[in-house]
Amino acid sequence: MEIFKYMETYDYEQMVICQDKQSGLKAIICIHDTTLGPALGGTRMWTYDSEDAAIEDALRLARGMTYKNAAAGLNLGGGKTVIIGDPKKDKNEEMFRAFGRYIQGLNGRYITAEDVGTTVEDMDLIYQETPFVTGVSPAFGSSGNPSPVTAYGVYRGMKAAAMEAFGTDSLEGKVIAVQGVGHVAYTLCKHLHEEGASLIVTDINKEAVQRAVEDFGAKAVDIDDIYSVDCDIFAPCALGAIINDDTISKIKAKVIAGAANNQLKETRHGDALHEMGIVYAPDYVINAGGVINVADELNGYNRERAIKKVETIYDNIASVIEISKRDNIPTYLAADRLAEERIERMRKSRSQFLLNERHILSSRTR
Ligand SMILES: NC(=O)C1=CN([C@@H]2O[C@H](COP(=O)(O)OP(=O)(O)OC[C@H]3O[C@@H](n4cnc5c(N)ncnc54)[C@H](O)[C@@H]3O)[C@@H](O)[C@H]2O)C=CC1
Ligand SMILES: CC(C)CC(=O)C(=O)O
Repeated sequence: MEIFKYMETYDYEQMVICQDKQSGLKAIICIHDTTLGPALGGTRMWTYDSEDAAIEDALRLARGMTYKNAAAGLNLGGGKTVIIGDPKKDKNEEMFRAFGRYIQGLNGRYITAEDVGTTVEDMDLIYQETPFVTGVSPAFGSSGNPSPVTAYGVYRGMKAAAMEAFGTDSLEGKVIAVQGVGHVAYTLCKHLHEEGASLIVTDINKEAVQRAVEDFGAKAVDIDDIYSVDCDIFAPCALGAIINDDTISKIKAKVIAGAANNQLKETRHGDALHEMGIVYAPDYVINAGGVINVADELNGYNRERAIKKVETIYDNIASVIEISKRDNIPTYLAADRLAEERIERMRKSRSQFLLNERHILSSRTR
């Protein structure tokens, strides 16, 4: 992969390759843009097919965080880490402590949290080495696992998208196909079940499927069948790039609203959804609940305040749909414009000079 060319194309700031032989740590920290503030984004641990695949994932996810944090109204930039390894077999205490020291070395330019393959326990280990980590145990005064809050935000955003497609935001009686029933989707299914929706689920993890079948009366289908099932709403809650050339024509849902990051393989797939009349709730707008929740830790965590902000995801999805209709553009593009315009406005307003303690002139003003 031509890393500098890619970074230049999308204007990335920094990539840090971290290696620790003793613990087996192989991590890529990627900082996309810090115009709005320090880059906040989770750490994913995954078995990648190649180093290039891991680097590309880190880059794509970091950029997604810039847009997510901007669209959510947070004063935070975008970054992400991927750790190459199997989260079931390759983790150890030294690995997360070593990773914590790398984060500390960035001196606050990057703040981490959970993502696929990492847990609150891992964040607690990182916290031994650096304060620049969120989603740490409530015992430390932090917010803990962000997944249930992400799920609540997705639920709220799904209702806003349903309002557009069905003229009501009630999900009672709706058939909802959920891809992946991991941390976020399990709680999402709980909300949907409680509202009276019927669930169809799939997962590569058979136990996760069984749990959803038992707890919510969900119907289980094979991995590849989830796209083509008869349903009202499709909720991708596993990994990215699942809306692609192979899957898009199979989708029967009128709404796509789920937690997974980077759902569109390419932007042209978002254009296609628009042409097909499918209401697509842009991934980084609808799944911002987790980051809104962990970001609240930076002000001294207050759950009530965090949840109130997460509820605005309903309005954010509604605004994106409004812009999409007004300008006849796909929803992903409407969301991108909202985020980019905010970053641009802040970039300009920051150009006003402000003397601070570290400035070369500061000694003259003491
Ligand atoms: N945890 C959080 O707070 C947030 C998560 N997200 C995104 O939401 C998605 C889900 O996150 P989590 O629930 O935390 O992860 P998770 O790892 O707990 O759940 C993902 C589930 O998807 C399953 N899966 C993987 N590949 C699959 C496939 N090809 N078909 C069907 N199932 C498959 C896994 O077995 C797992 O059960 C990820 O894309 C993540 O980046 C986004 C924002 C916040
Ligand atoms: C705290 C995490 C949930 C943030 C993140 O990495 C994400 O939203 O994808």
